[in-house]
Amino acid sequence: MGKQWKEKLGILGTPPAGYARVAKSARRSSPSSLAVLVTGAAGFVGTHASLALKRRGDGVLGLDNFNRYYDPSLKRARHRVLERAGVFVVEGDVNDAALLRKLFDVVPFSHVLHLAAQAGVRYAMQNPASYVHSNVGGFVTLLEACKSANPQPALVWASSSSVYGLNSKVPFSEKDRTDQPASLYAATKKAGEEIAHSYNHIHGLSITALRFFTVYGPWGRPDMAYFFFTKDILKGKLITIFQSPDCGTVARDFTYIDDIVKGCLAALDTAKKSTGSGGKKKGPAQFRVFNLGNTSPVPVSELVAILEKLLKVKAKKKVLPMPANGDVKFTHANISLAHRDLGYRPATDLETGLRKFVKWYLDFYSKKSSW
Ligand SMILES: NC(=O)c1ccc[n+]([C@@H]2O[C@H](COP(=O)([O-])OP(=O)(O)OC[C@H]3O[C@@H](n4cnc5c(N)ncnc54)[C@H](O)[C@@H]3O)[C@@H](O)[C@H]2O)c1
Ligand SMILES: O=C(O)[C@H]1O[C@H](OP(=O)(O)OP(=O)(O)OC[C@H]2O[C@@H](n3ccc(=O)[nH]c3=O)[C@H](O)[C@@H]2O)[C@H](O)[C@@H](O)[C@@H]1O
Repeated sequence: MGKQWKEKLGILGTPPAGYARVAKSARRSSPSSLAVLVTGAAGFVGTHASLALKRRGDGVLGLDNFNRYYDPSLKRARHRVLERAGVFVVEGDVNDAALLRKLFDVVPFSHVLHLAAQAGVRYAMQNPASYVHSNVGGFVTLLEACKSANPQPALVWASSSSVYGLNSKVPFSEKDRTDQPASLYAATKKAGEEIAHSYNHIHGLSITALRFFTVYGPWGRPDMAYFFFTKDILKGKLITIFQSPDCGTVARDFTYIDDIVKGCLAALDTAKKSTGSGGKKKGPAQFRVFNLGNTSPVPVSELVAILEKLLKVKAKKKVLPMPANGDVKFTHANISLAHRDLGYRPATDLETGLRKFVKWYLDFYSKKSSW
């Protein structure tokens, strides 16, 4: 690798041994391939998306702060899978403007897939600052780095079905109201959409927001119901199924990770170039919002029944009124826009997806130490 690379990489604080790994990780297989910065790369969606990009020949450099929101050893295990696939993950925070500048100085990213965030709806009741830090401060810091980069990357980022909040018009379409967030988490995702629009308008950043709908699958998140229900059912622990105040069932448009990743890659591949490189905006830039869901909301009670069947264990369960914790009663995606513009076609039903998750779960936790 040239001296210039080493000088540049040196400022990254990456030890000499890391130089080759960063260069190899970011290298594209052809000039038409993408060079993608994946933030939140050690996360659930980030790991799957980074692997898919790398395997098809794109250059990928990851960034993650490996925070302790949930078991960091799971993030480290994902990281080892990424390293084996040739994806290097820089350990750092999206709020670190100096680090971001260095990354953009070292690698001329064509795209950014921004997945780093404080996820989780209910945790906002305990730690609101974490949502402001990562989902607002972190996003603005990243947008600042993108608008100053030359060339400016095209940005695809993860918003959330939660922005539909208390919307009762189903299925949810991108043009429906999103001004009634039911949680601070949802409010920070909505804020992200508005902030992104200002950077698109002023700086010519090409930006696509993807509203993911309750994503599940192997290497998933332990803070999500499908995951801890599985753990608790296997341990014979009581699980709580929330019921809405009107005693209706609570339902989610559960979306399998492979479908979400296809949606992310399609959004990256159809992203138009930003128009503000070099600080001078040359015309309006692309601004898009898409629902990525499964179009078939399933009651949580049905999720539990499928898990009992797959685990061959009867769950110990109780039904309680949904607490005022920021949860919404149901989500249901209209995906016709993503179908039209991204060719998005979710292909995995909940039972099939949960079967793959349970297989991974039993395998991973039976030999966790070896990961
Ligand atoms: N999984 C879902 O059901 C779902 C649904 C809708 C939206 N989303 C969004 O998709 C994205 C990815 O979610 P996920 O499910 O993979 O969650 P995740 O928590 O597994 O991944 C997020 C990753 O970002 C990292 N991170 C958090 N704050 C950071 C910061 N300030 N700097 C650097 N890294 C940071 C975390 O360590 C984590 O590895 C998030 O933006 C989330 O809000 C997820
Ligand atoms: O679609 C989204 O945008 C959101 O999807 C999930 O949020 P959520 O749908 O609440 O996912 P879970 O926390 O796994 O809850 C799933 C369902 O189980 C219910 N639940 C949860 C926990 C529990 O103990 N009992 C219970 O019935 C919830 O009310 C909800 O209806 C993710 O956690 C969020 O990061 C994401 O933004």
